[in-house]
Amino acid sequence: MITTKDLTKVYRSRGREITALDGVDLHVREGEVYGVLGRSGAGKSTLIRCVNLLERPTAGTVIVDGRELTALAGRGPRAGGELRRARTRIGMVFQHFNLLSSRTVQDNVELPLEILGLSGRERARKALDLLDLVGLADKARVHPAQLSGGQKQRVGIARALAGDPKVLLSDEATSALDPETTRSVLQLLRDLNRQLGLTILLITHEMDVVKAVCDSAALMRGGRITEAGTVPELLATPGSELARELFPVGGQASGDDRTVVDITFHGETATQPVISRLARTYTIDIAVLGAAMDTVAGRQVGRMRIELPGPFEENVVPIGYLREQGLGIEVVQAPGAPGAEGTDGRDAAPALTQGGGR
Ligand SMILES: Nc1ncnc2c1ncn2[C@@H]1O[C@H](COP(=O)(O)OP(=O)(O)OP(=O)(O)O)[C@@H](O)[C@H]1O
Repeated sequence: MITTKDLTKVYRSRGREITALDGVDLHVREGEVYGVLGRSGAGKSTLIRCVNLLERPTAGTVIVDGRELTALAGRGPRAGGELRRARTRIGMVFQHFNLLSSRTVQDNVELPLEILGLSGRERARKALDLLDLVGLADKARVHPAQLSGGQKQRVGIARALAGDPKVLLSDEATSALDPETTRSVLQLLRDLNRQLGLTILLITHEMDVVKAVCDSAALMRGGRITEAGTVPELLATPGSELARELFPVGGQASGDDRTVVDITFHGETATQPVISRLARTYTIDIAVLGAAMDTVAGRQVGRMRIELPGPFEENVVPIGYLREQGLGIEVVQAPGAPGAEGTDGRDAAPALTQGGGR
């Protein structure tokens, strides 16, 4: 539904060049909720603004629902009109809602319908239907100042849906909201995704947002996508930074001569008594250093950090056994392993979640 190829954006300001996007290839499938994560300055906002061409990319292509928007943007005097029409199929929700304070809630939702040229009666009917959909049918006549943050964002979402978009772009839609309101707005986005088959591309700096609603996620750093995939794929990828952030397990080894392994259980493997079988089969003592169960993207997932006695070479076979069971295995401390320097993962990667708000 959304594809970018080699998308590049270079800002020029005061004689300096800043490469905000450095060859981004993004693939968002129809009907999925796709989260882009990254620290402040990674290029997330630039990416989302380039997807609907609010920002003109320096190079590369953007294709949304089969239309190459980057080609529309560059073709003569009529191109602007074509691009505007294509954009009506792309809704956008903003962190600070961007509602007009002088207009009522209903008039805010009607605004894009006026631009589309609908009659007064059609506009009113559509706006009231949309307000009903987001649970605000009784607030049509009030002004935004009389609404809570969560209600304002619901109006923002209703307005974004006015052009019957197939794609919704969300730029930190919940980062100005408290946790409870965040949950209800995320639930609304999830419901709209399911009911309307809406494809949602959202940017966020909060892992909890990804956990709650995303089918797929990508991590950005320095204008590039460094990891991407469905959430289950990421969780099953050894060394995935996103998986570690999504689902951290702690626990320190009890000595330098121990092998420490992180195991990810999902799907059927979550219910198998793997650890007791491992201990029995190889007659080894296994210490559990940390463990957690959680629901990620609607699926039950478990993670466990275990310690095996002895250096890596003594544990090659048990680790092979764990891999054969279809578990996600990441060796985080492996004394004696070839190239063992740097395999000590006890220093967890720094959190993504610092200073992401704007
Ligand atoms: N209009 C602009 N002019 C010049 N530089 C810009 C402009 N917009 C963004 N940048 C720069 O591009 C880089 C990426 O910024 P962007 O806002 O896309 O990051 P971000 O990941 O969304 O960060 P945040 O989470 O803080 O919003 C940063 O170095 C930023 O300073």
